[in-house]
Amino acid sequence: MAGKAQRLSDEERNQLLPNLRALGWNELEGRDAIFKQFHFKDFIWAFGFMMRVALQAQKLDHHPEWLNMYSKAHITLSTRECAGLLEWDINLASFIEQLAVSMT
Ligand SMILES: C[C@H](O)[C@H](O)[C@H]1CNC2=NC(N)=NC(=O)C2=N1
Repeated sequence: MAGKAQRLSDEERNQLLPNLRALGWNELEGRDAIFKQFHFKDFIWAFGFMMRVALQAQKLDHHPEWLNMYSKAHITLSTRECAGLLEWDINLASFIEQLAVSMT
């Protein structure tokens, strides 16, 4: 990852999180991370989605925590390095949203 790891400021949170909340991303309790469940037509759609997210994650050098069960993908975003939400998480969430819109 390029740049210095810095957690989002309160101001940035108040600006960015409501948008993500409106899209179905929720903050986890007891952990500074966001979470969303995606549901696809079947396994191959879910895995195709994950494959594309994986390529972008590698490009950004920022990786999701996720779980796949057949047609579902559950995704948690946080930055391990600083145990919290960073701009990188928001960027990855935006990419995931744009992709999911075209695949769900
Ligand atoms: C060495 C490498 O840059 C780090 O391990 C990166 C890779 N991807 C990462 N992804 C996430 N979500 N958090 C990190 O702290 C992180 N660190």
